[in-house]
Amino acid sequence: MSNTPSDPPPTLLSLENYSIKSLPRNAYYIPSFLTPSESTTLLGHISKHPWTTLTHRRLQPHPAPLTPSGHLLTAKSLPEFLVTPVVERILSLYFASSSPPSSSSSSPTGDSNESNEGKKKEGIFTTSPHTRPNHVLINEYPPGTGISPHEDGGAYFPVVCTVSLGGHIILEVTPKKKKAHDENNDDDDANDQSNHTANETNKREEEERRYKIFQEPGSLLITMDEMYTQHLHGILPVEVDEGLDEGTVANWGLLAEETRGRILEGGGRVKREEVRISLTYRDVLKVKDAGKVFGGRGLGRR
Ligand SMILES: O=C(O)CCC(=O)C(=O)O
Ligand SMILES: [Fe+2]
Repeated sequence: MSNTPSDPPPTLLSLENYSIKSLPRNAYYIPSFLTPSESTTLLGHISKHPWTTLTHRRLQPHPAPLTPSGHLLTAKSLPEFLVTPVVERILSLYFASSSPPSSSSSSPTGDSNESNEGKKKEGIFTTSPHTRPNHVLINEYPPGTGISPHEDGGAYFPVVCTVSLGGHIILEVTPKKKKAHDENNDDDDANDQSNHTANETNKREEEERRYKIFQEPGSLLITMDEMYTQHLHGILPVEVDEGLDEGTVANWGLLAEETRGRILEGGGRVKREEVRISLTYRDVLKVKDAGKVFGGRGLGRR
């Protein structure tokens, strides 16, 4: 894949520059991760591959679907069109501070390679079992479709890199429910009264801890750590996204000026005009070479 001179690859900064600071740690949003021509080329490749059709959506698992027990059982590696440029660019991202911030209060650092001298710079897959994504799930969302709140679970190393193509989308992130103690148990004593009040407070706090992440076409969203393990994510099945502003969109400050203008012009409402396609890059923990499993000669993998 080549870039024309008018469409140079993006200059990427260290990850701290893309941190969504209003979210629990850690999430990073990189606008214009892919150029328009790279996005068009990628969409062209995707359109040539077969889709698995669900009730409201279609998807493509590459290089293969996971088994029910969460294994990647294949001798194939990711097809080249999903590796270049996306995986290469993901692997080129690094933390200037040598590791992901351990506290959301840690301050962003510049791009100097000099920090933490002697320590190797860490990327997002440095400590994952295969040190790179080995699986991509492609999802297609026509306007009006979404995905229910869910967590991605234990089959993957807890890092997700999502590339968005086509239209925009809003990812809704909510904390996993704490144990619903006493919720259906409104008996008559003073304890229950205080439990009830505590539940109301919990509910209100949970409402306040809902987050919207606006994903522009060509962007990359990285969620990891507590964002992966302690939260659910989903997409509302609506044709118009509403209630968008500086206070509700967690990555507002990282959006393109033009996008913010469009949202403001619409009074916080944005119509989904185009089909949005997402590519979620992850490292599946358990990989087995199907050739070896079935007694043949393994072909190895990337
Ligand atoms: O399309 C997205 O952005 C989310 C997809 C997703 O949550 C998943 O594939 O698990
Ligand atoms: Fe998911």
